[in-house]
Amino acid sequence: MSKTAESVWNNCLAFIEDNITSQAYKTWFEPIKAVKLSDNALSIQVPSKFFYEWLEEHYVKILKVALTKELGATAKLVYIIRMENTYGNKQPFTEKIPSANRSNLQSQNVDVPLKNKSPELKNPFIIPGIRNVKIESQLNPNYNFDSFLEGESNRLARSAGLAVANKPGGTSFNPLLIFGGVGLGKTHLGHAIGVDIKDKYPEKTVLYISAEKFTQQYIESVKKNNRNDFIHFYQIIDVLIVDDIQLLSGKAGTQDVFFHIFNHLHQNGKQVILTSDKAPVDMIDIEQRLLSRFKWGLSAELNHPDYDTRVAIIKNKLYRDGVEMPDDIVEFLANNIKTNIRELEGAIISLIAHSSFNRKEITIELARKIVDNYVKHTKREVSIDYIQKVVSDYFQMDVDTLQSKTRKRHIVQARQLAMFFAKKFTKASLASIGSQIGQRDHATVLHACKTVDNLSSTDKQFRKYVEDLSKKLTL
Ligand SMILES: Nc1ncnc2c1ncn2[C@@H]1O[C@H](COP(=O)(O)OP(=O)(O)OP(=O)(O)O)[C@@H](O)[C@H]1O
Repeated sequence: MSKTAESVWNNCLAFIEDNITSQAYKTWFEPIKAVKLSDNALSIQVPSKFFYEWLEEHYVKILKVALTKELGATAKLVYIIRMENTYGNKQPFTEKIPSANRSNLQSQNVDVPLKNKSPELKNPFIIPGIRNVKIESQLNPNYNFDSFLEGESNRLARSAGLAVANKPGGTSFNPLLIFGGVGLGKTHLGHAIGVDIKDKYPEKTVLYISAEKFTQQYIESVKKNNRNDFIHFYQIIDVLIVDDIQLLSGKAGTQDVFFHIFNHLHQNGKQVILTSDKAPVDMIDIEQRLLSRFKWGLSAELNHPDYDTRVAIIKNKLYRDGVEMPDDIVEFLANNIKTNIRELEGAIISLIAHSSFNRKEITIELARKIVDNYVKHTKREVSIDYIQKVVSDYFQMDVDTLQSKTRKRHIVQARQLAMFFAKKFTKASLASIGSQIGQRDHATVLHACKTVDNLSSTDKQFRKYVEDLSKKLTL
């Protein structure tokens, strides 16, 4: 019997159903229709671009195995995306995309001197001792400058990133340290710089690595007794991008090895790009000599995006996903999710998913429901204003009194407690806490935190204040 699109797809489905959870199967595979089989390519129709991206991200492997079983090694999968235009009376339209069409950055060939012999570090940490190794840059090509929208909140960091990408190692922004709160685009920008450098200077060896992975690799190298290979590997990189560098905090061995690598790269005109959720002045348990190196180049902050930037980010995401949404819903999202771009994107994805699975229009009610989930989450990160309000209420004073310049003991203590909790419960820098709590400088905030620490271990009544307020703030 000759194969049809349907028979091939049914066999694939049987295989997939056996290998994933029934919920996932129901959600992601039942809505798919097999449409065509020609030249060993099976075309399947999926309900939306979001759906397609989800399949490609999570199920491409199993799809590949299933299809290869059915059609052999030359099997191809083509997605046909049915765009649901929920607004206006436009006809649905379709778009064809071959599987795994996302461009991947090429491997980079690097000549490594035949100096070290032990081939222990795996790709991307390959094997000094073998000539011409391939180093995967680990860059995500979707995180590029085009998709990183510019706004007041990121202008300095973005421009510095572009300058570095134009002339890696050749500007005074070395290292370039990008810092800012959760979900504000540090990782995206780090990748964008790397991607742009690979475009402009394909011969340069670029490596993106998280500080966590760097630490694991280092520990592994110590265990396997090839620390020198590890260092040597990093010293051949032209552009090193280390994400979440604050995670080196308290890890003396890793800091030491990073210090040597950093110095070598810097001295040889190689570019280092670091990201962190804190400004250097707020990093704790990082050695002074390393901190002072972080401050050598430029520290550029990513702030919370303003309203216009949030709207632009939402519209851009919708455009890329091929989805339309009325302006009042876009504005509603931008007005309600303000402090974390990842959450903003999450809300958009949930909205699209809801409307695409349930074949429902995206309405303001649906948006409100979804935003509630996100805003609940964001509430966990309390604001400095909220902390000041809770502390002032607790001590029965108003916020202006708490912020005032008075030296009266109980007011000073209330102010110090507000600073202490702002440090504890927010990601704001000491400087920013100081400026929001009565225009004080960062040294005053630091002093306040230490005083609260000391008093809570020596003064019972004061400890009670700390405990009560802690409870109130974490409710
Ligand atoms: N300016 C921007 N334009 C478009 N998208 C953005 C922008 N900034 C951030 N994003 C998107 O927001 C999401 C979160 O960004 P990213 O992961 O880079 O944040 P982060 O600061 O590294 O977060 P974390 O602190 O959790 O490591 C990503 O999907 C990113 O593409």
